[in-house]
Amino acid sequence: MFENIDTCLEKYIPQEELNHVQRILYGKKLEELQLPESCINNVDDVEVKGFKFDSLTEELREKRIVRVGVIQNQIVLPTTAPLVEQRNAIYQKISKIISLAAEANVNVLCLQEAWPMPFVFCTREKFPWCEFAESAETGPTTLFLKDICKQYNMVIISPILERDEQEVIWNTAVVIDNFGKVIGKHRKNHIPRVGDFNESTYYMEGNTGHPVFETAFGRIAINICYGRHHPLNWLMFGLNGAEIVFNPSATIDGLSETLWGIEARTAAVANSYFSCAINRVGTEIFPSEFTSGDGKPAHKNFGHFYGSSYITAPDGSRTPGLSRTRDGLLISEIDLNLCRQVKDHWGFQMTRRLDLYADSLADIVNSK
Ligand SMILES: NC(=O)NCCC(=O)O
Repeated sequence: MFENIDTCLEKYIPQEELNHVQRILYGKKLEELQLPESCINNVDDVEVKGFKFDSLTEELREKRIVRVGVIQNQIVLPTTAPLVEQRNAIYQKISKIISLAAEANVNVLCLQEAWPMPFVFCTREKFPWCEFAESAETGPTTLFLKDICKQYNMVIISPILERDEQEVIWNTAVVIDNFGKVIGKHRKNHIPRVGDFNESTYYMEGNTGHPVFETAFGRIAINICYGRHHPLNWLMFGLNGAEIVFNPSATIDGLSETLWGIEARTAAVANSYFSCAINRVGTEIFPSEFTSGDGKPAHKNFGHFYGSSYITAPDGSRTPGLSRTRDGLLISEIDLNLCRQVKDHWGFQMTRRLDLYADSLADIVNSK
């Protein structure tokens, strides 16, 4: 299987031309982070990469250096295994990858969308899959992560399928701070109705707006998966003060791979914040056949989740992507001051004429 666009470019383009290609495609060259050997060559064969984004040294503000991490992973057991075993096996795998992140001094870490479960929404079957839905505050996944956050002094964003006290189901990212306290949650605003992503069968449109969470390591927000196709969603997190926006996702090659490198990256540029795009990896096969409503034969295989997680800075420079096929941990050392530096340079926040668009949008919305 095709492994990765970056390794392909490196393999075939001579160094001098490669420098130009990378400069034009990816922006400013990033320094590689020196990570512990035990982290890079880990026993679990997790791909670990780290990069450092450059920033100016200011006279009146100290740098605000933070290490951000994102994890992409395959599920562990077949989707036919007992649910609790499936979930525990994922917990076990992720706890090992989080310990690698801790070795690399990661401060804020985000996991992929619906990370403790297979991506079941293609099936349209309620049972047994709705059983994976759990409380954001007291469910097993949050309890599992709280201790880890405390142990490693790490903020973790945990995207889960949430079941609230009224038994309403949501697609939610839970934010747990570095003391192990749940400081809030965000529920996915935009629900896909495309291909096999039949997600409205399972959970409701989010009702949390565009929250930004103040943490010890910066102001963070989460734009869950399909929300990345909606520029206004990205915009609102920026207007509310986000310095880093995570985009935990689950998407497949036949559908979105050409858009993947563009959307989170342009959001970082347009809104002068860091964006972190995370996609799951692997091919998930389900016990019952399902159709895509496109006349093609019924199938049990959702397609290939192509990983390729990457991080972009507000100046548009970006890391290479993680592999399309392997579990991975991508780390970036960033200076949050870069957000303001880019705003001062480009002036997008002063030239964007929100008033003009607010009136036009109101006219369109009200003309129904
Ligand atoms: N999980 C999810 O929202 N997937 C939708 C597919 C896409 O947006 O690429």
